[in-house]
Amino acid sequence: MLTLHQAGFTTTPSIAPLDGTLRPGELLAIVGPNGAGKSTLLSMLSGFRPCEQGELHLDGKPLDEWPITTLANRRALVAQQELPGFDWQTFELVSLGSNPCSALVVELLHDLDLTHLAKRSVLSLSGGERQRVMIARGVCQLLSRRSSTAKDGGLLLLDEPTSALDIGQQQRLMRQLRAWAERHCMAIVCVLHDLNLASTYADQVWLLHQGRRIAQGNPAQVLTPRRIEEIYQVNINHIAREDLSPPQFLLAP
Ligand SMILES: Nc1ncnc2c1ncn2[C@@H]1O[C@H](COP(=O)(O)OP(=O)(O)OP(=O)(O)O)[C@@H](O)[C@H]1O
Repeated sequence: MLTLHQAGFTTTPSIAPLDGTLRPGELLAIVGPNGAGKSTLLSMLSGFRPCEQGELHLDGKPLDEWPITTLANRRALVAQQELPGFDWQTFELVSLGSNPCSALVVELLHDLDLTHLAKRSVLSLSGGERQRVMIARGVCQLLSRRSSTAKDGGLLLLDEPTSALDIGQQQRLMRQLRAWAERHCMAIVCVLHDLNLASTYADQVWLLHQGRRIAQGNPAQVLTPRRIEEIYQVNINHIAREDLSPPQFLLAP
């Protein structure tokens, strides 16, 4: 479980102090305009940039007190447009940093529609294929290093994981994230620009603006038409469905 107690950054780029809890099995979407501080917040949640005020705990222990190798068993970060540094084959790259577990790699490649690319050089992959490989690698890190006594699947942090994906792959990935969250009791944080994906798949949404979280709650509470129009400076058509499905948004012409 991830808990924030007035955690933030005082130096630039700053993040105003925030509280929050992310439980095993939950999917949190962080949304907000360009430059709002989403990647900065993700670097704080991952421990790469330790918080400068307040406290951030993973499983009840301050994040900066975790030995780095133990932390790698419990949280994985897939950064924006991460590039492989070497000409690995897809299968090798997904296995990197994990305890050897071919069955798991085979399963993850299948889950992300990558089986046919297992022996391909990652440098030859398209942007969307490579993005899915990097996500598979992050999940493999968590699941292959999971101790037999761990009660949950750890914390997966993804920065714009759908940015290079076509709409079919976006839907497959988001469904797969939900499946991993449920099957492995994994807590997942996703930075997303697509508000419809956040609305459809997230349990909670944090809306950031100018380094400040201005709304949090379930998608219907946070993603209100008036708030979106104001923060993003857009005109939208809002689709609220009678069956209580999450709200969806269209850009007005
Ligand atoms: N090292 C830095 N020094 C000064 N400002 C920075 C630094 N790194 C980031 N910033 C600024 O901090 C703000 C937040 O950046 P961040 O990358 O977190 O935004 P973001 O919400 O992820 O944006 P995007 O949607 O464009 O990816 C931006 O205005 C950015 O220019």
